[in-house]
Amino acid sequence: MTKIEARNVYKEFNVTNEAGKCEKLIVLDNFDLEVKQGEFLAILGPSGCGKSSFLNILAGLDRQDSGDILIDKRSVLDNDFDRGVVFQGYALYPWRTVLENVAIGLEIRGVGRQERERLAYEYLALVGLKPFAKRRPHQLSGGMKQRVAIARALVYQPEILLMDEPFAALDAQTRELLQFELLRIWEADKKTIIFVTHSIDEAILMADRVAVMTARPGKIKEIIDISLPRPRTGEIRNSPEFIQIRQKAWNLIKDEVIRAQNLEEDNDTDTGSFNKQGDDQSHEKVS
Ligand SMILES: Nc1ncnc2c1ncn2[C@@H]1O[C@H](COP(=O)(O)OP(=O)(O)OP(=O)(O)O)[C@@H](O)[C@H]1O
Repeated sequence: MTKIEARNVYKEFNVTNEAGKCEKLIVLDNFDLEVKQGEFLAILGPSGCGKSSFLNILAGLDRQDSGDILIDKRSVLDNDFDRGVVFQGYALYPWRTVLENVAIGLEIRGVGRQERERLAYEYLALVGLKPFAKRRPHQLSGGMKQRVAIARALVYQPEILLMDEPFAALDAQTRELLQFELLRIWEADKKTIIFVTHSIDEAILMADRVAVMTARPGKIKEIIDISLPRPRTGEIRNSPEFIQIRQKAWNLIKDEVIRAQNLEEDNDTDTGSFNKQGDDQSHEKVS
Protein backbone atom coordinates (compact mmCIF):
# COMPACT_ATOMS: atom_id res chain seq x y z
CA MET A 1 0.00 0.00 0.00
CA THR A 2 1.30 3.44 -0.91
CA LYS A 3 1.89 5.65 2.12
CA ILE A 4 3.55 8.68 0.53
CA GLU A 5 3.36 9.83 -3.05
CA ALA A 6 5.19 12.79 -4.57
CA ARG A 7 4.14 13.75 -8.09
CA ASN A 8 5.91 16.26 -10.26
CA VAL A 9 7.04 18.33 -7.30
CA TYR A 10 8.69 21.68 -8.01
CA LYS A 11 10.37 23.89 -5.46
CA GLU A 12 12.42 27.03 -5.88
CA PHE A 13 14.03 29.51 -3.52
CA ASN A 14 14.86 33.17 -4.01
CA VAL A 15 18.52 33.69 -3.26
CA THR A 16 20.79 36.71 -3.42
CA ASN A 17 23.82 36.35 -5.64
CA GLU A 18 27.23 37.93 -5.08
CA ALA A 19 26.20 41.03 -7.02
CA GLY A 20 23.33 41.48 -4.56
CA LYS A 21 20.71 40.51 -7.14
CA CYS A 22 17.81 38.23 -6.41
CA GLU A 23 17.80 34.97 -8.40
CA LYS A 24 15.69 31.87 -8.50
CA LEU A 25 17.30 28.65 -7.39
CA ILE A 26 15.35 25.64 -8.65
CA VAL A 27 15.83 22.96 -6.03
CA LEU A 28 13.33 20.25 -6.97
CA ASP A 29 11.90 19.71 -10.45
CA ASN A 30 9.93 16.73 -11.76
CA PHE A 31 10.43 15.05 -8.42
CA ASP A 32 8.42 11.81 -8.26
CA LEU A 33 8.56 9.25 -5.49
CA GLU A 34 6.33 6.57 -4.01
CA VAL A 35 6.95 5.14 -0.56
CA LYS A 36 5.11 2.06 0.65
CA GLN A 37 3.48 1.64 4.05
CA GLY A 38 6.04 0.23 6.48
CA GLU A 39 8.92 0.74 4.08
CA PHE A 40 12.39 1.91 5.09
CA LEU A 41 13.44 4.16 2.22
CA ALA A 42 16.84 5.84 2.15
CA ILE A 43 17.60 8.87 0.00
CA LEU A 44 21.12 9.45 -1.29
CA GLY A 45 22.15 12.44 -3.33
CA PRO A 46 24.90 15.00 -3.78
CA SER A 47 25.04 17.95 -1.44
CA GLY A 48 22.56 20.68 -2.29
CA CYS A 49 20.33 18.47 -4.48
CA GLY A 50 17.21 19.16 -2.42
CA LYS A 51 17.00 16.21 0.00
CA SER A 52 16.33 18.36 3.05
CA SER A 53 14.00 20.60 1.06
CA PHE A 54 11.87 17.56 0.22
CA LEU A 55 11.92 16.32 3.81
CA ASN A 56 10.98 19.77 5.11
CA ILE A 57 7.95 19.83 2.83
CA LEU A 58 6.97 16.32 3.95
CA ALA A 59 7.38 17.42 7.58
CA GLY A 60 5.04 20.36 7.00
CA LEU A 61 7.82 22.88 7.64
CA ASP A 62 7.76 24.23 4.07
CA ARG A 63 5.59 23.99 0.94
CA GLN A 64 6.25 22.96 -2.62
CA ASP A 65 5.59 25.56 -5.34
CA SER A 66 3.77 23.05 -7.52
CA GLY A 67 3.09 19.35 -7.81
CA ASP A 68 1.41 17.09 -5.27
CA ILE A 69 2.65 15.34 -2.21
CA LEU A 70 0.14 12.92 -0.75
CA ILE A 71 0.18 11.05 2.53
CA ASP A 72 -2.50 8.36 2.68
CA LYS A 73 -3.91 9.92 -0.52
CA ARG A 74 -4.40 13.33 1.14
CA SER A 75 -2.37 16.44 0.38
CA VAL A 76 0.54 17.08 2.70
CA LEU A 77 -0.67 20.69 2.79
CA ASP A 78 -3.55 19.54 5.05
CA ASN A 79 -0.76 19.40 7.60
CA ASP A 80 -2.49 17.24 10.17
CA PHE A 81 -0.44 14.09 9.81
CA ASP A 82 1.51 12.29 12.49
CA ARG A 83 5.12 12.67 11.46
CA GLY A 84 8.08 12.13 13.74
CA VAL A 85 11.05 14.21 12.71
CA VAL A 86 14.70 13.57 13.58
CA PHE A 87 17.01 16.09 12.03
CA GLN A 88 20.70 16.65 12.61
CA GLY A 89 21.55 18.70 15.68
CA TYR A 90 19.14 17.18 18.21
CA ALA A 91 17.06 20.37 18.85
CA LEU A 92 16.37 19.44 22.45
CA TYR A 93 15.02 21.97 24.94
CA PRO A 94 17.97 22.73 27.24
CA TRP A 95 15.84 23.69 30.24
CA ARG A 96 13.87 20.44 30.17
CA THR A 97 15.05 17.14 31.53
CA VAL A 98 15.61 14.22 29.17
CA LEU A 99 12.29 12.76 30.29
CA GLU A 100 10.44 16.04 29.65
CA ASN A 101 12.09 16.37 26.26
CA VAL A 102 10.88 12.93 25.24
CA ALA A 103 7.39 13.59 26.59
CA ILE A 104 6.88 16.88 24.77
CA GLY A 105 5.01 15.46 21.77
CA LEU A 106 2.63 13.68 24.13
CA GLU A 107 2.15 16.85 26.16
CA ILE A 108 1.20 18.78 23.02
CA ARG A 109 -1.31 16.03 22.22
CA GLY A 110 -2.91 16.41 25.63
CA VAL A 111 -1.75 13.09 27.13
CA GLY A 112 -1.96 13.19 30.95
CA ARG A 113 1.20 13.47 33.04
CA GLN A 114 1.26 9.93 34.40
CA GLU A 115 0.70 8.31 31.02
CA ARG A 116 3.24 10.49 29.24
CA GLU A 117 5.88 9.75 31.86
CA ARG A 118 5.19 6.04 31.56
CA LEU A 119 5.54 6.19 27.76
CA ALA A 120 8.60 8.46 27.91
CA TYR A 121 10.34 6.00 30.26
CA GLU A 122 9.40 3.12 27.97
CA TYR A 123 10.98 4.79 24.94
CA LEU A 124 14.01 5.96 26.90
CA ALA A 125 14.53 2.33 27.86
CA LEU A 126 14.26 1.39 24.20
CA VAL A 127 17.19 3.65 23.33
CA GLY A 128 19.12 2.66 26.47
CA LEU A 129 18.76 5.95 28.33
CA LYS A 130 16.35 5.23 31.17
CA PRO A 131 18.98 5.96 33.86
CA PHE A 132 19.52 9.43 32.36
CA ALA A 133 15.89 10.53 32.47
CA LYS A 134 16.42 13.30 35.00
CA ARG A 135 19.49 14.84 33.37
CA ARG A 136 19.45 17.96 31.24
CA PRO A 137 20.65 17.81 27.60
CA HIS A 138 23.96 19.59 28.31
CA GLN A 139 24.89 16.69 30.63
CA LEU A 140 24.69 14.18 27.76
CA SER A 141 27.11 13.21 24.99
CA GLY A 142 26.23 13.89 21.35
CA GLY A 143 25.22 10.26 20.81
CA MET A 144 22.98 10.31 23.86
CA LYS A 145 21.30 13.51 22.70
CA GLN A 146 20.59 11.95 19.34
CA ARG A 147 19.04 8.93 21.13
CA VAL A 148 16.80 11.33 23.06
CA ALA A 149 15.76 12.91 19.76
CA ILE A 150 14.93 9.46 18.37
CA ALA A 151 12.96 8.47 21.50
CA ARG A 152 11.09 11.79 21.32
CA ALA A 153 10.15 11.15 17.68
CA LEU A 154 9.04 7.57 18.36
CA VAL A 155 7.16 8.00 21.61
CA TYR A 156 3.87 9.16 20.17
CA GLN A 157 3.96 6.37 17.59
CA PRO A 158 3.98 8.48 14.44
CA GLU A 159 2.92 6.74 11.27
CA ILE A 160 5.91 8.23 9.49
CA LEU A 161 9.45 8.91 10.65
CA LEU A 162 11.43 11.51 8.72
CA MET A 163 15.15 11.41 9.40
CA ASP A 164 17.59 13.88 7.88
CA GLU A 165 21.18 12.71 8.39
CA PRO A 166 20.33 11.80 11.96
CA PHE A 167 23.67 10.15 12.67
CA ALA A 168 25.98 12.41 10.68
CA ALA A 169 27.46 14.20 13.68
CA LEU A 170 28.20 11.06 15.68
CA ASP A 171 31.42 9.14 16.14
CA ALA A 172 31.76 5.90 14.14
CA GLN A 173 31.01 3.52 17.01
CA THR A 174 27.93 5.40 18.26
CA ARG A 175 26.71 5.72 14.71
CA GLU A 176 26.96 1.98 14.18
CA LEU A 177 25.17 1.27 17.47
CA LEU A 178 22.34 3.64 16.62
CA GLN A 179 21.97 2.23 13.11
CA PHE A 180 21.23 -1.20 14.57
CA GLU A 181 19.09 0.22 17.36
CA LEU A 182 16.97 2.03 14.81
CA LEU A 183 16.69 -1.14 12.71
CA ARG A 184 15.61 -3.11 15.77
CA ILE A 185 12.95 -0.53 16.64
CA TRP A 186 11.73 -0.34 13.05
CA GLU A 187 11.58 -4.13 12.68
CA ALA A 188 9.36 -4.30 15.78
CA ASP A 189 6.57 -2.10 14.43
CA LYS A 190 7.43 -1.25 10.81
CA LYS A 191 6.62 2.44 10.65
CA THR A 192 7.31 4.13 7.35
CA ILE A 193 10.78 5.69 7.44
CA ILE A 194 12.40 8.13 5.03
CA PHE A 195 16.06 8.39 5.91
CA VAL A 196 18.37 10.90 4.23
CA THR A 197 22.07 10.10 4.42
CA HIS A 198 25.36 10.88 2.71
CA SER A 199 26.65 7.42 3.49
CA ILE A 200 26.14 4.79 0.78
CA ASP A 201 26.92 1.98 3.25
CA GLU A 202 24.44 3.29 5.80
CA ALA A 203 21.70 3.54 3.16
CA ILE A 204 22.27 -0.02 1.90
CA LEU A 205 22.65 -1.48 5.39
CA MET A 206 19.34 -0.09 6.59
CA ALA A 207 16.92 0.41 3.75
CA ASP A 208 14.46 -1.69 1.73
CA ARG A 209 15.10 0.64 -1.19
CA VAL A 210 17.63 3.37 -1.85
CA ALA A 211 16.50 6.34 -3.95
CA VAL A 212 19.39 8.10 -5.69
CA MET A 213 18.81 11.74 -6.56
CA THR A 214 20.32 13.83 -9.34
CA ALA A 215 22.25 17.03 -8.77
CA ARG A 216 20.09 20.16 -8.47
CA PRO A 217 17.38 20.56 -9.59
CA GLY A 218 16.88 17.33 -7.73
CA LYS A 219 14.73 14.46 -8.89
CA ILE A 220 14.91 10.73 -8.42
CA LYS A 221 17.47 9.25 -10.80
CA GLU A 222 16.97 5.61 -9.91
CA ILE A 223 15.71 3.45 -7.09
CA ILE A 224 17.76 0.44 -6.02
CA ASP A 225 15.96 -2.51 -4.40
CA ILE A 226 17.91 -3.85 -1.44
CA SER A 227 16.89 -7.46 -1.10
CA LEU A 228 19.50 -8.32 1.53
CA PRO A 229 18.05 -10.56 4.28
CA ARG A 230 16.82 -9.14 7.59
CA PRO A 231 17.60 -8.76 10.40
CA ARG A 232 20.73 -7.18 9.02
CA THR A 233 24.07 -7.55 10.74
CA GLY A 234 27.35 -5.69 10.40
CA GLU A 235 28.87 -8.65 8.54
CA ILE A 236 26.46 -8.17 5.68
CA ARG A 237 28.66 -5.30 4.51
CA ASN A 238 31.30 -7.85 3.48
CA SER A 239 28.92 -9.97 1.42
CA PRO A 240 29.33 -10.02 -2.38
CA GLU A 241 25.72 -8.80 -2.75
CA PHE A 242 26.37 -5.77 -0.56
CA ILE A 243 29.58 -4.92 -2.42
CA GLN A 244 27.79 -5.22 -5.75
CA ILE A 245 24.98 -2.89 -4.61
CA ARG A 246 27.51 -0.41 -3.24
CA GLN A 247 29.26 -0.33 -6.63
CA LYS A 248 25.96 0.18 -8.41
CA ALA A 249 24.98 3.03 -6.07
CA TRP A 250 28.34 4.69 -6.47
CA ASN A 251 28.16 4.39 -10.29
CA LEU A 252 24.76 6.09 -10.17
CA ILE A 253 25.82 8.88 -7.90
CA LYS A 254 29.32 9.80 -8.96
CA ASP A 255 28.31 11.79 -12.06
CA GLU A 256 25.78 13.66 -9.95
CA VAL A 257 28.43 14.54 -7.36
CA ILE A 258 30.63 15.93 -10.15
CA ARG A 259 27.69 17.86 -11.63
CA ALA A 260 26.85 19.23 -8.19
CA GLN A 261 30.45 20.31 -7.68
CA ASN A 262 30.41 22.12 -11.01
CA LEU A 263 27.15 23.81 -10.02
CA GLU A 264 28.74 24.95 -6.79
CA GLU A 265 31.66 26.46 -8.65
CA ASP A 266 29.33 28.19 -11.12
CA ASN A 267 26.94 29.46 -8.53
CA ASP A 268 28.29 31.60 -5.74
CA THR A 269 24.86 31.99 -4.24
CA ASP A 270 24.72 28.36 -3.25
CA THR A 271 25.24 27.75 0.42
CA GLY A 272 25.25 23.95 0.21
CA SER A 273 28.33 22.41 1.79
CA PHE A 274 30.14 19.45 0.34
CA ASN A 275 31.98 18.24 3.35
CA LYS A 276 29.60 17.30 6.07
CA GLN A 277 31.48 17.63 9.28
CA GLY A 278 31.64 14.55 11.37
CA ASP A 279 30.52 12.08 8.70
CA ASP A 280 32.84 9.39 9.88
CA GLN A 281 32.16 6.92 7.08
CA SER A 282 34.13 9.14 4.75
CA HIS A 283 35.47 6.24 2.68
CA GLU A 284 32.08 5.91 1.12
CA LYS A 285 30.54 9.33 1.54
CA VAL A 286 28.91 10.59 -1.58
CA SER A 287 30.08 14.14 -1.18
N1 LIG B 1 15.45 28.63 2.81
C1 LIG B 1 16.30 28.64 1.78
N2 LIG B 1 16.50 29.76 1.07
C2 LIG B 1 17.32 29.78 0.00
N3 LIG B 1 18.00 28.69 -0.44
C3 LIG B 1 17.84 27.55 0.23
C4 LIG B 1 16.98 27.46 1.37
N4 LIG B 1 17.02 26.18 1.83
C5 LIG B 1 17.87 25.53 1.01
N5 LIG B 1 18.36 26.33 0.06
C6 LIG B 1 19.27 25.96 -1.03
O1 LIG B 1 18.60 24.94 -1.76
C7 LIG B 1 19.53 23.95 -2.18
C8 LIG B 1 19.06 22.59 -1.67
O2 LIG B 1 19.20 22.59 -0.26
P1 LIG B 1 18.89 21.29 0.58
O3 LIG B 1 19.25 21.61 1.98
O4 LIG B 1 17.52 20.81 0.30
O5 LIG B 1 19.93 20.27 -0.06
P2 LIG B 1 20.45 18.88 0.49
O6 LIG B 1 20.42 17.92 -0.64
O7 LIG B 1 19.72 18.49 1.73
O8 LIG B 1 21.96 19.26 0.84
P3 LIG B 1 22.97 18.63 1.92
O9 LIG B 1 23.20 17.23 1.50
O10 LIG B 1 24.17 19.49 1.76
O11 LIG B 1 22.32 18.76 3.26
C9 LIG B 1 20.88 24.37 -1.66
O12 LIG B 1 21.57 25.00 -2.71
C10 LIG B 1 20.57 25.35 -0.55
O13 LIG B 1 21.57 26.31 -0.44
